[in-house]
Amino acid sequence: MKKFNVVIVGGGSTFTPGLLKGMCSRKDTFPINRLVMYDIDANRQQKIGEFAKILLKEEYPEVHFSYTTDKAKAFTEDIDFVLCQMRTGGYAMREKDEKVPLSKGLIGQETCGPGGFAYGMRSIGDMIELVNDVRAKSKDAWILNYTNPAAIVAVALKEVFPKDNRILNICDQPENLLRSYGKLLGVHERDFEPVYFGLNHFGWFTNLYDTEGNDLLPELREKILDGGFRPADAEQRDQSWLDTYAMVEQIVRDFPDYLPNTYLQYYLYPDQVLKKLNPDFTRTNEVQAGREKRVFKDCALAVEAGTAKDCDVVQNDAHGEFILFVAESIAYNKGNNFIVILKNDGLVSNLPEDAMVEVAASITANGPRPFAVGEIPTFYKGLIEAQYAYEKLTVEAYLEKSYGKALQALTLNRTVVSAAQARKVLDALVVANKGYWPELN
Ligand SMILES: NC(=O)c1ccc[n+]([C@@H]2O[C@H](COP(=O)([O-])OP(=O)(O)OC[C@H]3O[C@@H](n4cnc5c(N)ncnc54)[C@H](O)[C@@H]3O)[C@@H](O)[C@H]2O)c1
Ligand SMILES: O=P(O)(O)OC[C@H]1O[C@H](O[C@H]2[C@H](O)[C@@H](O)[C@@H](O)O[C@@H]2CO)[C@H](O)[C@@H](O)[C@@H]1O
Ligand SMILES: [Mn+2]
Repeated sequence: MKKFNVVIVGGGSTFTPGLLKGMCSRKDTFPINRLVMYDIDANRQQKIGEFAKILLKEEYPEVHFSYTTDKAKAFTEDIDFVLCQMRTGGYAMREKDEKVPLSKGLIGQETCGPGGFAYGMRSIGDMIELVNDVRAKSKDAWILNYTNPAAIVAVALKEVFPKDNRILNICDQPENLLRSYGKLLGVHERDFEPVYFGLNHFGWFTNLYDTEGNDLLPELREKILDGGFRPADAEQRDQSWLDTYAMVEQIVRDFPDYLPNTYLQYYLYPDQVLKKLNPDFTRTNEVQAGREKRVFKDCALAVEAGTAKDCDVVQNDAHGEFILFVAESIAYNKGNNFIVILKNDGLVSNLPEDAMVEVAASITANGPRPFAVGEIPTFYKGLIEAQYAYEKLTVEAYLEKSYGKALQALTLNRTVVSAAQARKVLDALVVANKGYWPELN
């Protein structure tokens, strides 16, 4: 059985321990030869890297492991998979993505609205650099990317590397939703055959078939309307995530056709959601006080104890497992079905060909073979077209260094709408992102 050479980009991520644990539990189905963790922050990565050494020694001693901040050591000739989860600017900039819009009375969120725009304008440059670094040595490596805002990163990478068919942008949210549906229905998530359409963090499930071909979505909708909606791993979630999942009931009541991605709350009810966001304590602060603190403390404790045996550093399994499921399906041409981000090319027949849509696909050694969705109703088409125009203009604003396009992008975003507000928040974000964004003219 072939063993794979894997690089994790963003080795110091709070999600890396989960990914490492996932690698250990999947060593029989996705065997790794060499694992390199790469990050630009030596300190952050060392803390996770030292934990990794102990974990791998105990659970996966055959892996050749190292961590580095040296690109030359990370990006070599024989990489099979690059698993990417970088955050340009770290939590310090995520906090600004949330707080700057809130200071203007707008939604402050990591991937949605002006915050997502700001994060996108930071991520694009680093992601282009990453692809160039990988491709300089490994032409055939698969680049599986979690880096957010995945919607904007996907549009940018398709624009800059149109012929590169080994870059696959993914999101764990549809997977988290499937696990949550599975819990409500008593069905394992892998036994669903979902039909899904939209953009990343902006999509809907239209059908949820079981192994016999029955559509369970109508039953699920009734369950959500009767008893509300919670994440599968509710006991491990912070309150803000529970509030987010709870909003699904309201969305389904208003728009019962399909089941929504939770991120739609920001676009459909911006005023209502805004009232719940605390400008003095945003999601970044909650993550820093929770997951970040816990992950780094637990890793340090394991290093101190010299064992990772009692370390339950991983909270949500879906994140680490999902990217490995996708890698495994590519590696062994399994053709398993996952929801991924792809160029539309007629999959949703009444959306632009070049949109990067999120749909179900059979994942093979030759890449995703997506399932066509067909025509979607006017309401969803209208929402998606405006959001896609926002994504495309964001990428154009970055590549052309255009203030005008940035202003157009933000004006089109449903969380902003007013051009005057768009200008105010853009000007504040330009200042907050100095050194990270290109200078806009
Ligand atoms: N697509 C999804 O569904 C999904 C799910 C969860 C997290 N994410 C994304 O994963 C990433 C990590 O999230 P996190 O909360 O753990 O953040 P984090 O800040 O803890 O980790 C990110 C790491 O990336 C490093 N980094 C920054 N720029 C880099 C670069 N140019 N090259 C290499 N490393 C770099 C940082 O130093 C940091 O250690 C973020 O982009 C986040 O949005 C995506
Ligand atoms: O606010 P965060 O940092 O906890 O999460 C932001 C990400 O949220 C989605 O992903 C998962 C996340 O990976 C998981 O650990 C848990 O928190 O649930 C989240 C949603 O179910 C989202 O898909 C990512 O794009 C975000 O970065
Ligand atoms: Mn996501």
